[in-house]
Amino acid sequence: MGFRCGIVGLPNVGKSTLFNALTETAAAQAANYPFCTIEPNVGNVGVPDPRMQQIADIAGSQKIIETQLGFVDIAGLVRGASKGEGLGNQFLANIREVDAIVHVLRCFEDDDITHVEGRIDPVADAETVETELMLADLESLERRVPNLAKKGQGGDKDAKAAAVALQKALDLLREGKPARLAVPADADEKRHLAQAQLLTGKPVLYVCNVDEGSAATGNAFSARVADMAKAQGAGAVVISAAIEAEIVTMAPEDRPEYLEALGLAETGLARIIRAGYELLHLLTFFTAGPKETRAWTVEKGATAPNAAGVIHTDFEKGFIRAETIAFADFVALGGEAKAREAGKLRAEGKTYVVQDGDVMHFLHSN
Ligand SMILES: Nc1ncnc2c1ncn2[C@@H]1O[C@H](COP(=O)(O)OP(=O)(O)OP(=O)(O)O)[C@@H](O)[C@H]1O
Repeated sequence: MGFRCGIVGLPNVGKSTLFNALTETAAAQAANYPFCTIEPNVGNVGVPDPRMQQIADIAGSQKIIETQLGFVDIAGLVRGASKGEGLGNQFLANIREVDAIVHVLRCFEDDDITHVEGRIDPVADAETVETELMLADLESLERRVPNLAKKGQGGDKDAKAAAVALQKALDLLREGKPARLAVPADADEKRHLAQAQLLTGKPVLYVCNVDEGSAATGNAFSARVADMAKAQGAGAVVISAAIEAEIVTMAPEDRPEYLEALGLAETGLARIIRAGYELLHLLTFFTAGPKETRAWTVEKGATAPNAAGVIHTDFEKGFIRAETIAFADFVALGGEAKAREAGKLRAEGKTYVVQDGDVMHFLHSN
């Protein structure tokens, strides 16, 4: 399974409009993607990357296949969700399964579209949602930490370590702060915090859904969200879901002109997809040949065999070495053969840590 971002937000803030635009994009792309599956509430979309065209031109590839990121529409958040109101429990279970949270905030005024709390205040909305998630985490840790501590006293070292790590998150939650602010002392604590799947432990991207006229510049509401995001170390993107919904209905060749007229360099969806990708600490490596130029995703810190395993588990098992060219060298020298001549094709072994943009060819015994 690939990486997934869950789209959350209060009712009527523009989640479905945004998700539909994303899945329309996915559906339009689907013909090009052999492994693209679209479930009702999940859309896998290609991650736009301008480097691919450059590689494909040099390698003479017939096709370009982008790497994908999943988006899940998580409906049903209202105040009281942590107590099971609305679709409460289902909602929380769905969030637990995603890798990052895309939090849509209503930053547009429209008297015809009811706001669930009766006023436009994206910062207060963000707090409402975060409070529900914090309450759910608090409740779960109030139960789990004493249990783990008890097991630890009984001699279970792993439980003892988990109790120490999760106590940090619990202390923060008791102060009304999200678990993602917990600072693990070492890799082991980090692992325990990640395994706990805390709702407020996941990275957050705020999406400010503004009126059509403010898509290029943002507005006073989105400026307040940007300040809040900065203070939290979270990401923030300004889009207009109304524009995105419009764009996906247009022929691809008509889109650039429309975007330009609005003062936009690219679609908001492209920015959200990329920001989601960054949020998850992912990086891209490429494979290139006459058939296709293809982008693949690994987590930062992945080794060459890990990367081989993304393509095929057999490649990881039988990994021998990875012929690797940095993207800049591949482009500057004009492809694999010339990079090899210039001594820029490196034979990397099992411990090599993959760098973003590496063009790789795996040699394996399977
Ligand atoms: N940027 C925008 N400017 C103006 N209207 C918008 C904008 N974004 C969304 N809307 C409109 O707001 C309404 C609510 O949007 P949408 O149904 O996507 O919200 P939602 O968050 O999915 O709601 P729910 O959780 O209740 O399903 C729709 O009528 C939509 O067209």
